[in-house]
Amino acid sequence: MPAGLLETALSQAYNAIVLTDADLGAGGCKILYCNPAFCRMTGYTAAELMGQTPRILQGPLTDPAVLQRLRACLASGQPFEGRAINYRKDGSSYHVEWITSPIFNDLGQITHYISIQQDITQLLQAQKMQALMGLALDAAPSSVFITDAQQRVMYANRAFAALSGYAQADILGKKPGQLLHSGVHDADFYQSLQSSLERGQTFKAAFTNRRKDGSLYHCEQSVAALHDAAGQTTHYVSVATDVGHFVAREQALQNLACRDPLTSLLNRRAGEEALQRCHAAAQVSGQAYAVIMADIDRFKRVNDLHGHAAGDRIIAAVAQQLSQSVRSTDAVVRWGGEEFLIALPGLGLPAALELAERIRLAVADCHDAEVGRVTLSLGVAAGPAGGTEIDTVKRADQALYAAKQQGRNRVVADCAAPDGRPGNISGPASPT
Ligand SMILES: Nc1nc2c(ncn2[C@@H]2O[C@H](COP(=O)(O)OP(=O)(O)OP(=O)(O)O)[C@@H](O)[C@H]2O)c(=O)[nH]1
Repeated sequence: MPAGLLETALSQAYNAIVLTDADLGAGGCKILYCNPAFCRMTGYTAAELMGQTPRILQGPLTDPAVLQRLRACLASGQPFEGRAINYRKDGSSYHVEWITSPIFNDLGQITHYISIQQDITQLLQAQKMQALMGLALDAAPSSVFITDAQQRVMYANRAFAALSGYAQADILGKKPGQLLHSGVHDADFYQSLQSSLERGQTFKAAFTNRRKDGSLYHCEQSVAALHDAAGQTTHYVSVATDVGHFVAREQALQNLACRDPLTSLLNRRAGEEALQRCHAAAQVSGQAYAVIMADIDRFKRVNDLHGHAAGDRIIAAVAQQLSQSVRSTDAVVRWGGEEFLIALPGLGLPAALELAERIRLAVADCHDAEVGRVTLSLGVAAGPAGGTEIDTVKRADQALYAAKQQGRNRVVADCAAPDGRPGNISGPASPT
């Protein structure tokens, strides 16, 4: 090794280095050498430190337990590694982390100690700030998660766990897009999310996400990309606010506007809209659709004999029977007092007649403890058949009228006869 290289290296080392003798007596070890980094850290000049003990750096906040462990280690010839608070020449404190190693002579006696030290004040402050940020994010009511550039979760706060049901451990390293995917949003939604992020803009939208338990939740969510100095995306941060209560209130209001309060079926106005949609879809697809009009037979007698409340109970029971008999895509409407309309997208006349007959039998099978049995008359018509949805309803209504005329408790089909007269194709049922 070139002469003087070791001293040059020590004097230029980034870490503070101090060499002492091995006098562990009351006076303490004396400083024999310290490098410029040590002087910068302590605020003393090398001349001021020579012959001093490192104890001059200790003060009121220096942990005595650490010093005791240091002395025990050094006395036993073991290296020491620890952290403590020391004081500069100007009295200001700093956090120091150091390793002190004993130096042995040929006889195995400790002659010196060399200590390599680092001021870790800023590091500890950064760690403290990081812990504070974590606490603050956990205390925030909004759900927050942060991903890396590959969209794998690196952090999620407590509100995220509460909202989504995924604890940090469940989601760390995973892609939230896959976990939270609800299937509610279409490709355009994700495309605009992607292009917003690529343009460096924050994407804000009402998201419907899926919880760990499979249920859906609604939130106002923003997703922003974070960039490094070179403009490369390093992370994504997502902040979401639970808006489930607003959505529930909106749905409740919508239900109030669309649903009949006694039966919870669609009311007349919402039913007319459903019918229009059904008719328009059939015109586009070229498929048929069918309409069933159903009316409770001799219902006035129920009211007269048992009172209005019993009549209401019968209407609600028939409504429930109708709802249970149809597909989720069908619309069951309380068309009038004891009159119901069912719109059946994609269903031709034969299938609608079969359904109407099943409904007739199911209602006739029901028994109310007070009123006993009631029956239904049903008229069935198929659309679009060139007309409007109002024409289809009219034809179903005429078929219903025919069912009443023919003795009630029966299904009559509108055969769309060229002369416009409805035809009866259902088997005769026992009249009421
Ligand atoms: N309890 C109750 N009765 C209702 C309601 N809406 C209409 N009604 C009654 O339903 C009865 C319908 O009677 P009508 O139209 O004469 O017909 P019906 O007695 O059922 O005889 P058909 O239809 O010819 O078999 C009337 O007495 C109405 O007051 C309601 O919401 N609750």
